[in-house]
Amino acid sequence: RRRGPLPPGPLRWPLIGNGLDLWCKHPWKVYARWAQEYRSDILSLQIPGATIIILNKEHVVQDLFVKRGLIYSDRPYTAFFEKLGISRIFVFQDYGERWKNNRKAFKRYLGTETESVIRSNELLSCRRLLISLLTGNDHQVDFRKAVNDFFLSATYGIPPSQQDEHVALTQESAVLLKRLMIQGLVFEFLPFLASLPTWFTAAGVTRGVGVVGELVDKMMRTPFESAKADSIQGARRVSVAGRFFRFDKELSNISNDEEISIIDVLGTSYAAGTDTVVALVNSFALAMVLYPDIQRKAYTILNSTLRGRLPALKDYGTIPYIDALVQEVVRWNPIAPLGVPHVLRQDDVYKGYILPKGSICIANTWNILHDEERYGPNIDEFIPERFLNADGTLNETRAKTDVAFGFGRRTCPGESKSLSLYSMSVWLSTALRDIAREFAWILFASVLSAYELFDARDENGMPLYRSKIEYTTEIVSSAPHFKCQFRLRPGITRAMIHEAVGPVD
Ligand code: HEM
Repeated sequence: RRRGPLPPGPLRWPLIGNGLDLWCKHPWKVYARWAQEYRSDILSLQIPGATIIILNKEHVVQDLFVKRGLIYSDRPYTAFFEKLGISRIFVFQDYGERWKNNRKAFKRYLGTETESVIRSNELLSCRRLLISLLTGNDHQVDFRKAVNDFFLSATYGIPPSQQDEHVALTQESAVLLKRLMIQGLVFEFLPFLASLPTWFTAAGVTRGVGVVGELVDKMMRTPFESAKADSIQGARRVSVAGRFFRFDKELSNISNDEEISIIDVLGTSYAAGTDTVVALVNSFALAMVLYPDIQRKAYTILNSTLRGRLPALKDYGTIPYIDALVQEVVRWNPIAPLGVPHVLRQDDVYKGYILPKGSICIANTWNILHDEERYGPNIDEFIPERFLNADGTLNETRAKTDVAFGFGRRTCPGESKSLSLYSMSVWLSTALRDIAREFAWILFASVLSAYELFDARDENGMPLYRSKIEYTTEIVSSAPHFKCQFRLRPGITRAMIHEAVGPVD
């Protein structure tokens, strides 16, 4: 029995409540419209067994996810994920001891100690991407390969020639996981199904449960075992896992629990990092072909600094236009437009509304990143200049895009500080680093300084039009599939690109 109203929201139907409202295209846009219709920055939906709370403005998200983070940091469907055997990926764990230990371990394994390892691999995989773009006929395939290359070589020291097996495993797990996520809703809200014997669930849901657990285990364990075997054989490949073994010198010193912890943490980083970064770089390529004037300007500015050479790590954060470009790619079509849901641990009261325990709370990140008060006019257009002053320096008063990486205690650990702060202290970083943004910076600068992207076509071979572009409606929202031509820039030769994979700083 509630002692107050829920936040406003659309009309609820008997039995199914707002069940039908959940199945819509680009729900982040629908929620933004409702916020205006109901004149409220906080909305609610009800479905059988759950209340969904939507937070449409940053101040509301700060009040709840940040200031009251202690009670707003659980995750939904954790029982189901446990059953699937994938709760080892700590994105899916409730806020508690196990999660805290994993976050700490993440910081330890991917912190300052391994910074130089991660950095050198960032540059190498970007340079290898430039080679694949010379001959490839689908840049999206090459981009995915480059991101996998970065994660597999930086994390486990697996060379490109041995990566295919691991990439196939990851993709297989991702497809199955996506399918089971939807079925997870059924398990969560009709829990009796979870205790039915396997043969009863004719759709094979529970069979899928066993399979995905095994697949995820294989996906996380196989590359780790390969790094371990390398270390035993004395191979000196530079990687996060490799350093871990070298620190501990004798492999027998590593306890079983410790080994499981590092497998899970590195596996989580690989699982959570690849799809998000692939989506980001695809969004970059799309922006470049839809906005050729911006591509031209970015190249001119890059070229005036680099003077015909390819970018190196020392350039990171020294060319404000590229900093602004990264910010705008993150903002324009955020790849996690509704973030990752948080769950409320106990009943709460906010602005006179009752928010019930167990509510699934969603931050409408897309709406926050499309707020003209924060980012200026023409908010749906791709305009890096919104992050710059008239003299081309970074506009420090402009809102940052950190909200794209989540909030409070669950914020994305791959991202830790704003780019402007980073550029002030490039080589003096603290515990966690900004993996996603730095990799994006190097990749965007490398691709733009070596290639012109032009003649973009959709899947039917028709020219792309800005007004027709639609991102996918998924937890990681991606640009549509398209193809375009890549032409070498004046002064950049094939030989130069091949040579560049050798000396990387
Ligand atoms: C463009 C790139 C990325 C974006 C936009 C992004 C965004 C996000 C968001 C929105 C969350 C949820 C935060 C919340 O619950 O409030 C998250 C969580 C997470 N991200 Fe990222 N991410 C990116 C790249 C990465 C990378 C490169 C890694 C790994 C190296 C990573 C690892 C994680 C992990 C482990 C979590 C779970 C944190 C937790 O539940 O405690 N992400 N990310």
